[in-house]
Amino acid sequence: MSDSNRLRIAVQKSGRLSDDSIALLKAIGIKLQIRDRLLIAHSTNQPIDLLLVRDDDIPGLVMDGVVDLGFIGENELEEKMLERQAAGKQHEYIELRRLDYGGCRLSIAVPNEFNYQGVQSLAGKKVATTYPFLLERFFKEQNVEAKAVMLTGSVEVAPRAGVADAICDLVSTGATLEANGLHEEDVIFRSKAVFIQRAGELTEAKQSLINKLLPRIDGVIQAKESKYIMLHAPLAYLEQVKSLLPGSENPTVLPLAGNDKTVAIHVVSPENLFWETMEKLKALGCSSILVMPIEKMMN
Ligand SMILES: Nc1ncnc2c1ncn2[C@@H]1O[C@H](COP(=O)(O)OP(=O)(O)OP(=O)(O)O)[C@@H](O)[C@H]1O
Ligand SMILES: O=P(O)(O)OC[C@H]1O[C@H](OP(=O)(O)OP(=O)(O)O)[C@H](O)[C@@H]1O
Ligand SMILES: [Mg+2]
Repeated sequence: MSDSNRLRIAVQKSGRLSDDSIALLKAIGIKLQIRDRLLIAHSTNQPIDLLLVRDDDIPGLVMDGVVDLGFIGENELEEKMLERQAAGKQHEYIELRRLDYGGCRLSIAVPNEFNYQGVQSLAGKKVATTYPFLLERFFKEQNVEAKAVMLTGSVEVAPRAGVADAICDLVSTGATLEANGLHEEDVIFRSKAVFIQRAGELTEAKQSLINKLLPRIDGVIQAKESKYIMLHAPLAYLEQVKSLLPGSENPTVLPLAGNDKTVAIHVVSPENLFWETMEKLKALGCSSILVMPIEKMMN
């Protein structure tokens, strides 16, 4: 039974965003029991229910207020926003956080034999896509008279099937394009996953739960980007060593028992330590250089 006091979050059931979204919810302390074929999952330690759906449905569920929150790719969100705006439907939402996964770009790609000389080469051509509104907006901005042909899947086979001259699809590594004899020409939209909230007021209890979860999300993202670095450094080179360590204005410097020429340095670095830097530290006489992942942080 659905309970209106429980926060409802829409998550992609199975696909590119599912694992990272669920891992993020777990990392911020929400215990979940997800069973395979079920559309809904209840948290066992928070008043939260997950709705596991196709990603296409998530923007609409948030914009219609059926769920309070959702994890969605910006490409899908912006497309649905434009579609609903054109249809005069509700299309408002609040973006809470841009996340660090689901990175991809929506690009125009053409068959390798296509003589592409810029977007104008598409004039009078058909372009297959799952994102007709984003593509039409791009055509309009670029002043190109081309036709977007809507396909819900297998867009990359459209040119070979004679359905279209070019495509506009999501690209990450480019392997799918390459496997289909296509190559990327113009990026029309860059996307990442976002965490969104429905427009309008929520009950105080729901809003205060969201306000408690957001700093935890920030903490998880920040922790993922940071490293805890420990090393032994010769006291004589302390300043040079510090200048090599990213974000180490105020590192913790500790004496080593029975050794007055060497100190231990501990620092939380906002970025990874590259092998090149580690080699430079070693050349300065540093030893026992450890780079460790951080699970959570709160500043
Ligand atoms: N190759 C990729 N790398 C990273 N992120 C991607 C990639 N492809 C897609 N995404 C992001 O993940 C979202 C979901 O992609 P996916 O391929 O799982 O969708 P789908 O096939 O439409 O799934 P569904 O069955 O839920 O409709 C995309 O809208 C995009 O934001
Ligand atoms: O540039 P690449 O790294 O090859 O990634 C791009 C592909 O990834 C996505 O599909 P996905 O693999 O998620 O499968 P889908 O066709 O079921 O959506 C997207 O729709 C592209 O087809
Ligand atoms: Mg989909």
